[in-house]
Amino acid sequence: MAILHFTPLPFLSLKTSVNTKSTLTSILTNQTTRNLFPTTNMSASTSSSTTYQVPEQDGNNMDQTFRRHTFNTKRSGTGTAIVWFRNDLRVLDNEALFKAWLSSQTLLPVYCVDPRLFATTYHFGFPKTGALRAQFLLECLADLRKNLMKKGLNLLIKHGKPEDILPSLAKAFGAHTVYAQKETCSEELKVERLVIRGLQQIVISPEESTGAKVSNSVPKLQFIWGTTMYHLDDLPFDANCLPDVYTQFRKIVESKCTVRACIKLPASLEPPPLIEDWGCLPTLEQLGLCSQNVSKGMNFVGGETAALSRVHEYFWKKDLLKVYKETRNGMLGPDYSTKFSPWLASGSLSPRFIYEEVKRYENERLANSSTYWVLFELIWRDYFRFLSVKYGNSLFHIGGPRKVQQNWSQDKKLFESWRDGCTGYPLIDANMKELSSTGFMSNRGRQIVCSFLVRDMGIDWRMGAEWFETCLLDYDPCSNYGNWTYGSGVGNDPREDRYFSIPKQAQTYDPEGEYVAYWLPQLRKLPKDKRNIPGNLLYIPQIVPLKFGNASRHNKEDNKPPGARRGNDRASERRWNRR
Ligand SMILES: Cc1cc2nc3c(=O)[nH]c(=O)nc-3n(C[C@H](O)[C@H](O)[C@H](O)COP(=O)(O)OP(=O)(O)OC[C@H]3O[C@@H](n4cnc5c(N)ncnc54)[C@H](O)[C@@H]3O)c2cc1C
Ligand SMILES: Nc1ncnc2c1ncn2[C@@H]1O[C@H](COP(=O)(O)OP(=O)(O)OP(=O)(O)O)[C@@H](O)[C@H]1O
Repeated sequence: MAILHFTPLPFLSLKTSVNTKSTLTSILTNQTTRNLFPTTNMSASTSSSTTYQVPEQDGNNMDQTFRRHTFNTKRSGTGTAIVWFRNDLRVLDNEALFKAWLSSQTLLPVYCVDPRLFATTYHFGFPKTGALRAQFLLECLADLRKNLMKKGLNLLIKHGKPEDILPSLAKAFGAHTVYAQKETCSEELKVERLVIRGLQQIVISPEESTGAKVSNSVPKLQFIWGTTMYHLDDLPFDANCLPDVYTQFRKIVESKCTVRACIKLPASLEPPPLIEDWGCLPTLEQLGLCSQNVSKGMNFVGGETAALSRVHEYFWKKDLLKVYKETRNGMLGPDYSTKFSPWLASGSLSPRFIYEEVKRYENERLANSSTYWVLFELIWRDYFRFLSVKYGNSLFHIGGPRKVQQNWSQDKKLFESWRDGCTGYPLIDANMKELSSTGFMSNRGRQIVCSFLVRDMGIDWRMGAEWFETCLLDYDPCSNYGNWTYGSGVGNDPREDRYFSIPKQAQTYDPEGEYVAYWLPQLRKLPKDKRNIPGNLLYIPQIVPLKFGNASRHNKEDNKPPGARRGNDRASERRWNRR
């Protein structure tokens, strides 16, 4: 593995103590009742200083949603069970939590702050988790703790590796089982193996066991599938036989599978185990990161409460679901698409809950191609997760699942100009600045900057993927590396050849230059039709020529990736009409 040394961005290297979000203060002091929604400017105008909080309002009215997902059932278990929270930081529709509760008399919820998550990316040594995602994660954990407390429990926060922490907790509490959500990529699988090995070395005597054991026992690790909308076990084929073409996969699951109902929990999960110190959340500084203020663009609030609030806001309050398909290719502001992805990636939002809400909306308001399209996109998310089961580590390899032989450049100067948003192409620069300033970029933007990096610059796609891994709030190994392998032509579907012409994209998706002027305010003074093509005198010089020149009529872009050509998928449109 070659580690290249890159010039760090200021926000990754400087320790700042000012301008930190007010949410952070309470996290640092480990308060669980916090005002997650500080006053921000949420004007609908797109002046360059507008900050959008996502969701707009606090989630205090979410109790009703939780109540709808509550039912009372008898607990049949014995002794103590542990639930090891990973990327499933929620209470609603959490099967691992439910099964752990059901199988025990006392339930211990644990989160391990694993130092490996805050180390560096595999090849290029970027921060494995950037400050904004780390902050989002801390907010998710604080909110999870709060929601567990509402059910009579708490969340034990431990600092260290799960393979060290879980066996010793199992021993100390005489736990019979550790329940956890199953992951699919090799870094997580390695941790799973180490935890299993650690547990196998523990022996719990009948005296230590809090259950009715009469002989020595070894605690088990029980995995629960929980990341996707369609359950792995419900697929009508083995994951190793997953179709290589998305449409084939989608058609099969839509016709042969049903989405399981959300798991309901009783109102109380008491009693909690006797623990004096439930542990503190770390500060960003303790994680080796500098706090970063979001002063423009979208400021996402972490946690299940905020996630449910965003679903409520997007579907019910703003009634945006009915126009999703027409707006989803936008780039500016919070409302052109759902923005569910950061909560889905941390598991603070369940895709099955979204499915149920779409169905409720279709019953109570209307069903159209837009309401269907959100599910269509969630099936892409499922597909990338299942692909990671089929293709394993090849998803991360330079040649991708198809083992494509190609020469890639690792030119440091070119890469850094892309990373820092200094390429001389406003559309690229604006998107890259949005990413590093907020941890988010639209799907449209991601496709364009990916195409530019790999097709126009010829840079090793893994450099782009690892930079996304650092920055994205919604980073998910399967969706990220899956989309990058697709976008760079090494994905499993050989039919795709994607080139996004920047002039054409700008003309179609930012015709008035509002998006680029928002992120590059110096362009606002230019006439609208010049903002995306300012020329060398009015903007920084272009670092490379475009592969197919600057003509906006170039049409290669129409070799579209997940999310682009799909808007014209007539067959799918007919399909929802028939439902
Ligand atoms: C190069 C590249 C890297 C990406 N990396 C990630 C990533 O790390 N994590 C991530 O969640 N998404 C990733 N995506 C997919 C997509 O860009 C984001 O899911 C989407 O922009 C999130 O915004 P949204 O929630 O408003 O999406 P919406 O348009 O509202 O879609 C609803 C949901 O569908 C799912 N979805 C939509 N498009 C895709 C897609 N192409 N692939 C997988 N799921 C999709 C997401 O869960 C999303 O939240 C990547 C796309 C590209 C081109
Ligand atoms: N969750 C994850 N996030 C990011 N990258 C991951 C994740 N899980 C696995 N990877 C990547 O998978 C790759 C594994 O590397 P590699 O394939 O060289 O593994 P290996 O264990 O040495 O085995 P082999 O060469 O036999 O496949 C690395 O690039 C690693 O970063």
